[in-house]
Amino acid sequence: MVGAGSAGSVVARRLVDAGAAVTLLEAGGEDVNPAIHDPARAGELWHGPEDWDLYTVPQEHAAGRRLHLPRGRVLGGSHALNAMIWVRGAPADYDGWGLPGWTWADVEPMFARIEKDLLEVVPNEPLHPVQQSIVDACVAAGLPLNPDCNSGTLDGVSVERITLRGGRRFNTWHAYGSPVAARMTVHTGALVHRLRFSGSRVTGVVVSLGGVLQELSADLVVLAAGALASPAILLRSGVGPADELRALGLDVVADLPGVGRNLHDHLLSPVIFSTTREVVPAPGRPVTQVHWFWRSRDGLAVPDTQPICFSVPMYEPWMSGPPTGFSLMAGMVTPESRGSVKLSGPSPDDELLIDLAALSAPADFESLVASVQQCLEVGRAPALAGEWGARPRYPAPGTDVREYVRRTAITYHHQVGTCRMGTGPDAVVDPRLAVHGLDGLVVADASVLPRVTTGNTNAPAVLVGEQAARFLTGN
Ligand SMILES: Cc1cc2nc3c(=O)[nH]c(=O)nc-3n(C[C@H](O)[C@H](O)[C@H](O)COP(=O)(O)OP(=O)(O)OC[C@H]3O[C@@H](n4cnc5c(N)ncnc54)[C@H](O)[C@@H]3O)c2cc1C
Repeated sequence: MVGAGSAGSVVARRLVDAGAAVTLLEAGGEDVNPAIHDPARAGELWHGPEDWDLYTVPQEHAAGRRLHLPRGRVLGGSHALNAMIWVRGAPADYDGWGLPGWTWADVEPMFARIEKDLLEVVPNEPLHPVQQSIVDACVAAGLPLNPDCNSGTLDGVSVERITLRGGRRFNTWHAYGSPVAARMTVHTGALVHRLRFSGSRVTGVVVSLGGVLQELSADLVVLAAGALASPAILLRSGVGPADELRALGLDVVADLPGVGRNLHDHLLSPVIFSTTREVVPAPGRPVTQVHWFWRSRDGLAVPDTQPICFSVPMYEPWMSGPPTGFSLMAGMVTPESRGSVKLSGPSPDDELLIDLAALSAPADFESLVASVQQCLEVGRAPALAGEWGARPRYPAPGTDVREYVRRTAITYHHQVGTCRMGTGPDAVVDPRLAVHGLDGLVVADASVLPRVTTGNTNAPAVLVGEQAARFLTGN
């Protein structure tokens, strides 16, 4: 097992339960940082030792900026850094993939089981008073109140569902991996460089363990290193677009043109309000508790926007303002833009070239612009403008919103698609998650999603973990 993140922890647990001898290799360390466990402190983890701290290449359609992409480098992976929000997605997402075993009818009962089995998914309550006012403002602006966005209907404003237990973060490492850690071999500080092969059969990995390069053997390798690292490991191993690999001096083991392609992500743009009434922080509570889904135009199969609401001003480094306030982060969740993950060289030390192609598709841009405008409108509702004295600080009145969106779009942290599941020429894994053309290799993480779901991607990543385990164990 490569990677102890959202999906990897699940696969490892299920394989241990099935009696397999599992070695779990995690590049990061133990999850000892208190900020991981305190839901109010997740923001402190960015740029720290538990963050891979990746950046995109300059984004042409987002004012040429390099976007920070935090990713978890610790037991628990990105589920140790994330906001813990649990969104299954829309039935049309899964049905739209057109893959056997992955329709909504297939996955809906699996989600229901996951949420009650080892993991715990609970409403993000009690609401901070400003979050309750945001709900009221949304309703006043004409949005329906949706009691549960995981019911199959996303539209409307909802209290988030989160993975929390006893007031502490409860991620898949805590729920699945840690309880059986003594029954497997867990290596932290284990950076996997590449796969080993005998012909087209994968026989193990080359891994740096405590700084020493070693070769480990395995009957089966499961890559669960996430949407940015899993394709990178494949490419370094000679699995990917043949011309691209040869140009880097790598021997081609399997010509799979889809590896590292089809990268896509959701995007946010901050809409930040100052208030005349102080927004007093609630210690121990998440700073985001409410989100909403909305269709910015007619004819869409699913909502194209999902703003997420914070009880703090989410200033970018170049912004300034009072320390209290709130943010309605406008969000675009139906990206048409497609980018890529490429190597700049054959070593894990060589920088990854990550191109989200952010806002390159006009529809993505229009959705995010519409979402910013709607967030501004919600902020004008009496529940916020009246009760809290809310005034937009970013974008300030008179700002060209279209230009603002290009200048401020940031990741929603939902990268997927780089080891796309399917059967066509660009597919990397088949619908049972086995890599095309190779034996003994499975990819089980968010990279396999052929098209991102409508909403946050942790729940789909956990689903991928459970599906992989089911395919491998037959249970
Ligand atoms: C800041 C942030 C906030 C987010 N908020 C939410 C949210 O609230 N709700 C939601 O649904 N989604 C959220 N997401 C997204 C969600 O967390 C991810 O989609 C999900 O965790 C992906 O799971 P994964 O198993 O694919 O990868 P990960 O959980 O990232 O796991 C990959 C693991 O592999 C390890 N690894 C990588 N390379 C190597 C290597 N070479 N050798 C060994 N190990 C390696 C990593 O260290 C990591 O532990 C957020 C993400 C971030 C970063």
